[in-house]
Amino acid sequence: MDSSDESSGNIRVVCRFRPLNEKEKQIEESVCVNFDSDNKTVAIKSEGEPLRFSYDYVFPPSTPQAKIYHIAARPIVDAVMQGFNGTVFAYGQTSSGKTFTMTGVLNDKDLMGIIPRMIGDAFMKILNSDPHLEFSVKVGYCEIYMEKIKDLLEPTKNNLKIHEDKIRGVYIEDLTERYVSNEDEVYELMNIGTGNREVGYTHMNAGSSRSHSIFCVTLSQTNSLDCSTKTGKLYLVDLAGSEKVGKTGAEGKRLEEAKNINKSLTALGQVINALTDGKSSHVPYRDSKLTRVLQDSLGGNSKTSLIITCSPSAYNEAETVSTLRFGIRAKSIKNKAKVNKEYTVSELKLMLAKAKEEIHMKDKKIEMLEQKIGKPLNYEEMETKSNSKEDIKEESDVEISKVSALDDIVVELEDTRERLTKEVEKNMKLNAFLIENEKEISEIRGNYSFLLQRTNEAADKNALNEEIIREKDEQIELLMEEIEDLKNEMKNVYDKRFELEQSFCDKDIEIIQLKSELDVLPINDENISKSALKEQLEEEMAKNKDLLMKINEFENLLQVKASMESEIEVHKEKWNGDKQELIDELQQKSEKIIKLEYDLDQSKENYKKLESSLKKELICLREISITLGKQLELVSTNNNQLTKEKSELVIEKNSLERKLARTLKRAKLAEEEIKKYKDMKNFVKNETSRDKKRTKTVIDRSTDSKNSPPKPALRTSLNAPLNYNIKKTVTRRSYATIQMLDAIKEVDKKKNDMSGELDFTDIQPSSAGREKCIVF
Ligand SMILES: Nc1ncnc2c1ncn2[C@@H]1O[C@H](COP(=O)(O)OP(=O)(O)OP(=O)(O)O)[C@@H](O)[C@H]1O
Repeated sequence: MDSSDESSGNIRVVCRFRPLNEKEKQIEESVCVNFDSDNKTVAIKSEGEPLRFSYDYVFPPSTPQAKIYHIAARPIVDAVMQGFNGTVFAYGQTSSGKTFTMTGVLNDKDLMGIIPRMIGDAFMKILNSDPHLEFSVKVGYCEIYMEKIKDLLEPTKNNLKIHEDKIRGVYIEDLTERYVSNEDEVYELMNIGTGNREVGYTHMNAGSSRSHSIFCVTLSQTNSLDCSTKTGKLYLVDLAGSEKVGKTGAEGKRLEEAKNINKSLTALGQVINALTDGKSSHVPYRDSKLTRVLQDSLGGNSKTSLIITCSPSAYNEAETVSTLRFGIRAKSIKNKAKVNKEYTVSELKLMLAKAKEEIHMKDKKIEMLEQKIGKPLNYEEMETKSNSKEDIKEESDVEISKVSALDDIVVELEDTRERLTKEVEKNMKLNAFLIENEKEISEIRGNYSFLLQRTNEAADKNALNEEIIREKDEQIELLMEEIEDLKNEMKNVYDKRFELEQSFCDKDIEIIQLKSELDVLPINDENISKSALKEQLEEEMAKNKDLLMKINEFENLLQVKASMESEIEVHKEKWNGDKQELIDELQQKSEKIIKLEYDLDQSKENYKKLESSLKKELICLREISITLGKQLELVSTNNNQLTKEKSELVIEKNSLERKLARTLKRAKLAEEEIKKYKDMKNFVKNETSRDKKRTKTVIDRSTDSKNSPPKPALRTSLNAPLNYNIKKTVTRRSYATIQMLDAIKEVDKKKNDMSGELDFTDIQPSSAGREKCIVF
């Protein structure tokens, strides 16, 4: 592969601050950040030393959209045009400006965000590219909402699955992808998708994204000259914002969404931790849909830019610091991107030839190594050879015993290897168990932080409830006081009414008395006193009328007070009911807290147990790995020894084979000699019998001369007594034959006695015999 087809490097991280919004201006206008002139560092004002964070670029609030695009996203478009995968994603607190940065205002030259600018740039590059390059562009748009992937171009598909294969990497199965030929078509699809997104009102952002959105652009190019193709995939991700529910005022559905958002962002943080802490062997990509989709973008085959968005307001300082820390961690993620290329026939042929050459080289190397180690011994051959001669058999036996000893070692080594394999398997199982445990631990950690968050939330709510109860109590107290006042007032009114009634009665009696007095008065004074009395009576009656009115007034007042009292009673009852409800809720909450605390303790205990068992297993694993290492060393030493012995044996075997060949040659020669001697023996036998016949004739003839003295007997090697008379008839040839027969006998004897190494070169007709041969 061409070196320009591969590129490894860190994720590019830039940081953008938006201007203060209206709410922040109202709450606290102060800004908590300072920007360094190097455009790379931002400092958060704090009481002590300011906290400083450095990135590839830091954009202050006044930065226009175009600059953000040029620095953060344009290089990614270039890479995608070359066939690399690319990702740009925005991360930050809710309302920090992620959607503004990623999408902005479509069709507005100044305010449009990264996605429309990237699309515009890509089409511009396509138009200006070489004429032999043919491009196709398709787009897909989806969101991850409540852990489900919804197709934003076909929203009925709302639970898409994620798959992975060698060619496509990680991808969303069945995601609608539409071919597009210009920016306007893309904007249209963006508008359709954005219309199908989950967006809602929160106290922090009227148009808050409640899901993570992913805009996918696939850009394929075919070279019409050599038919090669390249495909670059671009992921443009607008993450949902992390939020403090206390600040956003999330309740009900919004609260559920916030929990899901925070959970998946925690999973994202854990993936980044695992990628950057340098000690995690497992990256928990599968813990959430978001991290699974972004698997290639984080630590994989992609060129990635991360834009962290922040608020400069002191009111959001804690969230800003948390976002800045996230960016710092993400900065050390290393990706390894490669061009997604399909090879031409000639390129494939070249690669095939190279591969073949490599295989050939490897075969040669294997052959050489085999020769070095030695090929397996051919026992059958050895046996047939050893059958012929016992001594060779003995040698073979020795060799076979050596081989069987080696075989034993081999068996032993095989056993050790098997054992080691089992150990390795066990090790792997333990590793898998460890990974599983780590997962469980991270889950427990997640649960733990979730429980903590829940506890804090419950505590906050409790404090709020207590405050409400206190307020209600105060109100009830006030009302009680009011009731008491009213009661006193009522008592006064009753007293007064009683007094009035009393005086009314008195007056009535007075009137009756006056009337009776009037009736009994003398006639002459009648006119004066009657009129005076009438006046008095009228006066009294008027007074009574006043009193009656007052009594009515009091009665009305009493009625009003009574209704007020009953109203107060109703309120009191209602408040008491509310109070009881609050107390019940409080009771439930505290029970829940106790349960949560209990669960938390259980989780902590489980975690501790797991940690200690893991530690033990780790120690055990370390010991096993040390033992394995030692055993491996032993095995390799044994193997070396075996190889050495094997090669020695091969050398020995070769020399033995040579010796055997030599010996067989000699044996053949000896057999030929023996045959020759046997022939000679027969010949000598025939000669001897002929000699005997001739001797008999001579003796027969000599017995005729009875006067001649007896001759001493001559003993031949055949033990035939020969007369001196026949001395002259024994020829030189026949004597040599006798010598030869002696030699044959000796050979026969030697053959029978033979136990050591047989060397037939020793068996020759005795030269001594020849020397002793009497010449007549
Ligand atoms: N750099 C900026 N300049 C001017 N206005 C901005 C900037 N960034 C954000 N805004 C405004 O702030 C508001 C919130 O921004 P936006 O919706 O992009 O936030 P967000 O991070 O996507 O929030 P959420 O996570 O809740 O979806 C919007 O009205 C947006 O126009």
